[in-house]
Amino acid sequence: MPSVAPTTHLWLREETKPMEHRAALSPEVCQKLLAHGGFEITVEACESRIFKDAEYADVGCTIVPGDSWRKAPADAIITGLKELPENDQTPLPHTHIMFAHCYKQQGGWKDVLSRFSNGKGLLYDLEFLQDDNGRRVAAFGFYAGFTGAAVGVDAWCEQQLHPGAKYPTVKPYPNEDELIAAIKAKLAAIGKAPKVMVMGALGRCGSGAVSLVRKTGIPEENILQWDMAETARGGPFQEIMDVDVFVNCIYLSSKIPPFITQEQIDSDRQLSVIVDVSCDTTNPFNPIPIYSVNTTFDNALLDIASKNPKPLQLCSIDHLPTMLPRESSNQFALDLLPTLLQLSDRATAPVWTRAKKLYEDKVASMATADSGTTLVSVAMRPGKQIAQVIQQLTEEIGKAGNIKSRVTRHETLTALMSLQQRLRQYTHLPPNGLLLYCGYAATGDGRQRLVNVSFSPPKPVADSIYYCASKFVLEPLAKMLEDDRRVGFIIMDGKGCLYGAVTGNSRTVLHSFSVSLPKKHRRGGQSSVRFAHLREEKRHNYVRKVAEKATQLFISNNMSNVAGLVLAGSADFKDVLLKSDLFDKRLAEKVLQTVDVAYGGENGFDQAITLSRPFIADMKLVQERDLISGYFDNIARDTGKVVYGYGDTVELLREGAVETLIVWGNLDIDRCVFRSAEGAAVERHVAARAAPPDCDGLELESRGRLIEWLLEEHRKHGASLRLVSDSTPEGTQFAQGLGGLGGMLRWKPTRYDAESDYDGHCSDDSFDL
Ligand SMILES: NC(=O)c1ccc[n+]([C@@H]2O[C@H](COP(=O)([O-])OP(=O)(O)OC[C@H]3O[C@@H](n4cnc5c(N)ncnc54)[C@H](O)[C@@H]3O)[C@@H](O)[C@H]2O)c1
Ligand SMILES: N[C@@H](CCCCN[C@@H](CCC(=O)O)C(=O)O)C(=O)O
Repeated sequence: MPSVAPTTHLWLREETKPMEHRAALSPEVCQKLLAHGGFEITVEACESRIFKDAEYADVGCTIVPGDSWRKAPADAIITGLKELPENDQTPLPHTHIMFAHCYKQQGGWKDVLSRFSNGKGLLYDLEFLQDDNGRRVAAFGFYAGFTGAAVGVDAWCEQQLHPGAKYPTVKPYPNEDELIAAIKAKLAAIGKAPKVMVMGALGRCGSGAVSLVRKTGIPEENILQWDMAETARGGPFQEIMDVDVFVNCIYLSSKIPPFITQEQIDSDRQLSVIVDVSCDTTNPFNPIPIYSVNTTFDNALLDIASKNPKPLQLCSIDHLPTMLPRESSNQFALDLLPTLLQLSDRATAPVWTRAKKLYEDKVASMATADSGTTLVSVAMRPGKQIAQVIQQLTEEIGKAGNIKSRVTRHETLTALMSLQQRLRQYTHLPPNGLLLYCGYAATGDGRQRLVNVSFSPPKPVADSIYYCASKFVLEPLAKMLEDDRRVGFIIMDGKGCLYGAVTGNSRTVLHSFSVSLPKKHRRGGQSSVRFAHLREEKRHNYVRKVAEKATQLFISNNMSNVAGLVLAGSADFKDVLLKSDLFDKRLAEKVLQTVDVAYGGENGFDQAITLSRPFIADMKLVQERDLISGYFDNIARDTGKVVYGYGDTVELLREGAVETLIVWGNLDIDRCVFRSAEGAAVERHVAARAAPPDCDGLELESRGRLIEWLLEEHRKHGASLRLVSDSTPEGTQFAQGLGGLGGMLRWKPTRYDAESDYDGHCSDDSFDL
């Protein structure tokens, strides 16, 4: 019987990176593969792809819904270009062909790689599919350099034509002629040409960049082409400062001295635009160590902080060729075709076996690679000199260069430099001093994120500190947030005793125990005197136990550790305790009041807090309860001057209607922003770590914690923000019943009926931003 060759099943997945329009397989290449035989091709429907679904269907591909690759048959080879959907750490059981950017210890590399190994899948990384001479079989480099240089020259033109204006969103072009014509027109309007340096000019990206610059008519004498020979002496290079536009296109494979330093940027320079096509943003050896994020097509330029007032803008878009999606995809897919045709022999074809071996080596390297994290904390007390701390950070940067582990060194350097950059933005130290925190911190979903925050705290910073450790040093902050007072509570009734404490906005149960005391009435057979004696003895022992435990809990270092004490109970026990000699005198002196409560245990504790209001009204916990009670009271009275639900609260905040924004401190909700084809933004809210919601097929543009956004946003709309805990019954009801977000309003909105649209779940309200 003739043997039937097994079919290779390619599954072209939908690209989910915002504004990605390219495809790893073009319809033309699919047609060729199918005509060759031995291939089956499934294509996920995708609106943003430059090739229409119908073009694939017409050549014989099967069209399936987008994002369905997870359920693809086990033998399907999932093919794509850019990263898989974010916020997903699920194991990957399939074989994938893609650019994964996780073989050079880029930020989060282990998270990416371990998804494949955990799922027993396999990664064939497109960047490392090489022929027998070590040359890549397919690459986007030429178009990356071409489009990157286009952004660079165009940004320079915009700086001349509209100084200080925001650089417009970069749109894809139907073909390169239109792109060149657009730039030529701007250059003609300016009447002079910039000086451009292309670094790595002999490579794919470099030659693309040089080609673009020439095609725009910039004269040859304005184009500096550098490669290995010119940089052999080691950076930094003053020559870069002397051009207008610097386009970096090198392939970074080992440690090299930086091309550019902050000191140069602060000094006299011609340079006003950098395009880092290489985009080794999170690589430990990034030779342009003055930024730490990738930019995007709608926010293409980053303003680089500099003491020199001349602007310096940097582009670090990591999928530039999508600006010319048709040309770049067609060329890439055709280059890849001969290698794809060898897929049926991938167990022996060298190009595939090498890629598999590399993947296995990289997976094995995860076990020994350093994973130390470096988090930098700086506290500056009032009066501290900013320049002095910047100098100290410069010294630390020098020392960090000697850290042995590449990853730790890179993370430390990034944190220190980002902090320096942040500090330079302050012209003077705020009256209470400053707290600064920076470093790659775990986000809780198995990933890492560069945290870079600075703020002036509500009370003066007590001591200046500098710490570089595996944790942020939060003590200075925690101390400030701590209420200076701690009030103790003893809730005692005939069934048992509970000890609690209220500090700041926290209410803590310290200890509790139950007791079984004889009732007052006489039990059968016992003499009444003996019974009374027994009963008294048991009550006495109970009071003794309560008193002893109180000493243990509320006396430390021979003195009371509470600012006041409240004795509460449903019977006369509390009074007995107060008068008893057994009760420590140092504690008796601290008793603020005794209160009658209807219950024992935690309910009694809550009631005691309420009844002690005159004594503890200034404590955060009480203020928090009052705030939330007032909020609920407004709901009960239907005043219309409150709002709840994520969508409504955010919308009314934007309108300036929210006077007090109430946010539960543990609000675990993400804010997803989608972009419509017309450019309008639509916002949705989902539980953190949940899959992104479907927003009528719109592209997800960004996702982040709602609370982080609110902490910044409320200021713009004149709202005061109150962070509340769930440590009171009211707080629990607010967090669990109303989702933890709401607001007190300045006026009653006409078109909202706050009660009618709340459904107790994450709101999926959407609106134009
Ligand atoms: N941003 C994007 O959209 C995008 C797209 C494609 C590629 N890239 C990145 O661009 C980089 C280059 O890719 P490529 O395909 O052009 O590589 P390539 O190997 O074709 O070219 C790299 C060039 O850099 C030169 N070079 C290396 N080290 C140098 C140094 N220290 N000084 C001067 N020149 C040096 C090499 O000699 C070579 O000519 C890669 O890191 C790639 O990931 C980015
Ligand atoms: N140099 C960086 C990656 C930069 C982003 C490259 N993206 C390119 C990849 C294409 C190519 O290399 O041919 C893209 O076009 O999206 C790293 O190595 O981590």
